[in-house]
Amino acid sequence: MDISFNQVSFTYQKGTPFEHHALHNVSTSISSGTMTAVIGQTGSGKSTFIQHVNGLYYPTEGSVEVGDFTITQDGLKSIKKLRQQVGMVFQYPEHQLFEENVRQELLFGPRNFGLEVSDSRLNEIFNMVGLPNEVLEKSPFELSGGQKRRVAIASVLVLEPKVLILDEPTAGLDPAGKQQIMNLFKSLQVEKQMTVVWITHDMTEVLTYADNVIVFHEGKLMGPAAPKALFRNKELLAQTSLNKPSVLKFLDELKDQIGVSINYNDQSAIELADEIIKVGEKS
Ligand SMILES: Nc1ncnc2c1ncn2[C@@H]1O[C@H](COP(=O)(O)OP(=O)(O)OP(=O)(O)O)[C@@H](O)[C@H]1O
Repeated sequence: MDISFNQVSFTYQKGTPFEHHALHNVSTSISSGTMTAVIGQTGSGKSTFIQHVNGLYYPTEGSVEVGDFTITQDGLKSIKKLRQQVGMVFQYPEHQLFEENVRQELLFGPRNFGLEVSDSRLNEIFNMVGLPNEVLEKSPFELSGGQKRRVAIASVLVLEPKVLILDEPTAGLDPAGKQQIMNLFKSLQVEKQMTVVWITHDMTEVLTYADNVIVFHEGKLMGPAAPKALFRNKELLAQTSLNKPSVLKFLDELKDQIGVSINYNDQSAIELADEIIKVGEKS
């Protein structure tokens, strides 16, 4: 499903002393079947932005289109249908598991939507997220952090969404766990043509998985851009001299501007630094 934001502004607690303008005139589009990373400093509006896609927030001004659904300040009538097609995984979703066993946890959403899910479908989803079938009968509280995260993701996938919205899905996982989860989203994009939009602070993730990047700064959009193009931006490049230590340092400094972290030993950062140097030498 294509997603488009048309001059969207959003104000928290409008008309109260706590009023806060979180999004300012945001216009952007995300094509169906792509993976888009949303980055920016803390408090820049990323979560507010993604929560408009499944109608958790309605724009104060402007409109959001998700496939054939249009969300305005008046909301939309078919919100339940929208939520079935736009799966949302919150930060640390494992804290929201509450059913007696994992099977019940997975069936909770479909029951809410009046949908039947066969055992074979449950098993298939379990395979997809890399969990053995016996976990279905366990209590969510018996599982490791990474397993719980997968259960939470499976409980969204069971509704067969066309769009997946994820708020820092790999936060707190070790590098192998991060990679497994991100590979899962990539395979959903490639095999099921799912549209994936995720918030991250990890540059390796952006460079490895994103087709596009949306950058937020104080509620305004700075992007979108292709990930490598973002880091090769001439204006940004002009701020550095073209040797590897200074390019790496420059990339490191970017984290303060765009909220993306970098590890000096990170292979993709080193490769990117090489590319930036090549581009810089040609220009
Ligand atoms: N319920 C609320 N009431 C008032 N202001 C809010 C509320 N929720 C968020 N804000 C403010 O809106 C701004 C954007 O918040 P948002 O959570 O979208 O940022 P974020 O980029 O996702 O941050 P983080 O990376 O820390 O999750 C912040 O300044 C935040 O303090």
